Amino acid sequence: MSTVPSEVTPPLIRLRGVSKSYRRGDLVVPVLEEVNLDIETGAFEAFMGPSGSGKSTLLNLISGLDRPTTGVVEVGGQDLARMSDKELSDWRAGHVGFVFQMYNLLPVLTAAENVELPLLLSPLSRSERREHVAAALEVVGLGHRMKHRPPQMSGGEQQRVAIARAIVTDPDLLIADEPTGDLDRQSAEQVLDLFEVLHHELHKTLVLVTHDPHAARRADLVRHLEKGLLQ
Ligand SMILES: Nc1ncnc2c1ncn2[C@@H]1O[C@H](COP(=O)(O)OP(=O)(O)OP(=O)(O)O)[C@@H](O)[C@H]1O
Repeated sequence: MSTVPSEVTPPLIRLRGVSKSYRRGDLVVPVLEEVNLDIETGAFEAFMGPSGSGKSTLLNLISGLDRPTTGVVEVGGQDLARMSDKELSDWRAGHVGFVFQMYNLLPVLTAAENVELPLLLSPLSRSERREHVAAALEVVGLGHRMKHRPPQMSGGEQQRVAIARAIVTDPDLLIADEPTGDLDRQSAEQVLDLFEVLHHELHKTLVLVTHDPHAARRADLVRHLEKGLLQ
């Protein structure tokens, strides 16, 4: 009889022998080499490393935005290579929220309209969408700024709107690429406090790439990339 407990949960993200190279004209440029990595459900992990070491490339693979050149990436127990582009984008829409350094908000839309964007393709009614948007903006402490547009908000507030947009679909996994890179220390700390709430209270799995040691310190595990190799 097997002694392996049947209820063992597989890691949310599992990479085996993952390499990624880009083509530049006739040149093939290797970026990631033979990366093996497990990220458990509920983890809070940070990736650090010099510029060009492959951190964003790795995030793109983890979040199913890109596919490896060789190796296996499993997300939520599914082999990404076996998923069609449509299956993959459906998986991302339901499971992954993204936060970027430059917030990527649409300046002509209000905070609420920006947060609503990921819900527009969902089957939710207008009033249900409004409820979800209000709840997400409450979580980030901006319930009172629903009608403000990004140019009327500070960088820290804009990043919190971006976080509300990332969580409005209630994803399991939050991917953040340099989320504090453009913020002053106080705003950065507010964003990091918010990540801790999302992790500890809402049980999100969080993976962030950062050059900021203050940000990395908040994670449960810090991993280092050097020239495409996971240390
Ligand atoms: N689409 C692409 N086509 C060609 N080369 C690329 C592409 N994306 C990334 N690269 C190259 O891959 C290498 C790693 O890039 P990546 O953005 O993953 O690094 P990074 O560690 O996130 O860097 P940074 O800290 O500066 O954001 C770089 O040399 C970059 O120029």
